[in-house]
Amino acid sequence: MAATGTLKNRYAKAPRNEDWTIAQNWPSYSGDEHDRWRRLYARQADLLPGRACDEYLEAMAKLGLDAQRIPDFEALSEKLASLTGWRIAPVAGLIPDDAFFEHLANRRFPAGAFIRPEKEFYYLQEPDIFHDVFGHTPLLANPAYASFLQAYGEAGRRALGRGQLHNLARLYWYTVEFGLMQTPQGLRIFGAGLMSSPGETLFCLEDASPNRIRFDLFRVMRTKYIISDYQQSYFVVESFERLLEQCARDFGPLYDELQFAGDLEAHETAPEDKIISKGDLHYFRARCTH
Ligand SMILES: C[C@H](O)[C@H](O)C1=Nc2c(nc(N)[nH]c2=O)NC1
Ligand SMILES: [Fe+3]
Repeated sequence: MAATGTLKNRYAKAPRNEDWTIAQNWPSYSGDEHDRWRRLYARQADLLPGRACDEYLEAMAKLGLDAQRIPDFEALSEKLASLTGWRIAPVAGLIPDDAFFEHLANRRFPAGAFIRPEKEFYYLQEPDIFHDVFGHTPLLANPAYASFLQAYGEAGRRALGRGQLHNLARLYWYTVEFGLMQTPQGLRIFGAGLMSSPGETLFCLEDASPNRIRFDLFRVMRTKYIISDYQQSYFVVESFERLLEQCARDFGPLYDELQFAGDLEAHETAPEDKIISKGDLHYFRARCTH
């Protein structure tokens, strides 16, 4: 993931600080951009009741994200900081791993300040303000999740230079981006990539294709993932407290074992898996015959 790659958005040329942050310059958003936020918000907000985890819906209510206009990061950070000490750090796009981990370890969430162009309304190339603020920000108001993401940032700092960032990126992918939670009412979404995608919001909970497997740290770190399509396997945590418990540790010994354990393909199930539902993978078979 080449940091900042060839940024095409209007913040690409914005002066940036040493830590890759930029000025959001909230007054510069156009009516079109605010309207695009309003439509993205409305499309997703209709789908989440009964699908998003209660912690997300409660946090969303607490933060009172504006459904009509693009949020001002300063105002949003004030509210968030009063709840868990987290703040939103505006960036122009993807930033290097070391800078990303440094921000997370200091309870700063790097969020893209640009909103996707109209032509990407249905399929997003790079995480934009809607994905980062609507998808990621609310759960930063949840104390256990807030501590988990900070611990992840610290683990990232420790992992730099060990050449096993791919194992750590998988933990981020299968929890922060595409995580599910087991609740007494059934499976619920907490991953930001799911929370901000109408198609995958339905697919991850209701389609027979993907596997749904109980979260296990070592298992997740061995599992490859798909970037350009719906996930072939989803991992299910019991709670954020339990996830924090499993992850607030030194991953060093794990990295040693992982070197010998070998990787699993995204669609594979392993004998030791606690399967919640085994997928028939029909969606993926259909995709790869084309
Ligand atoms: C760390 C994580 O696995 C991944 O490599 C990164 N994600 C992001 C990033 N930068 C931004 N802005 N947003 C991300 O989600 N840099 C690195
Ligand atoms: Fe994301």
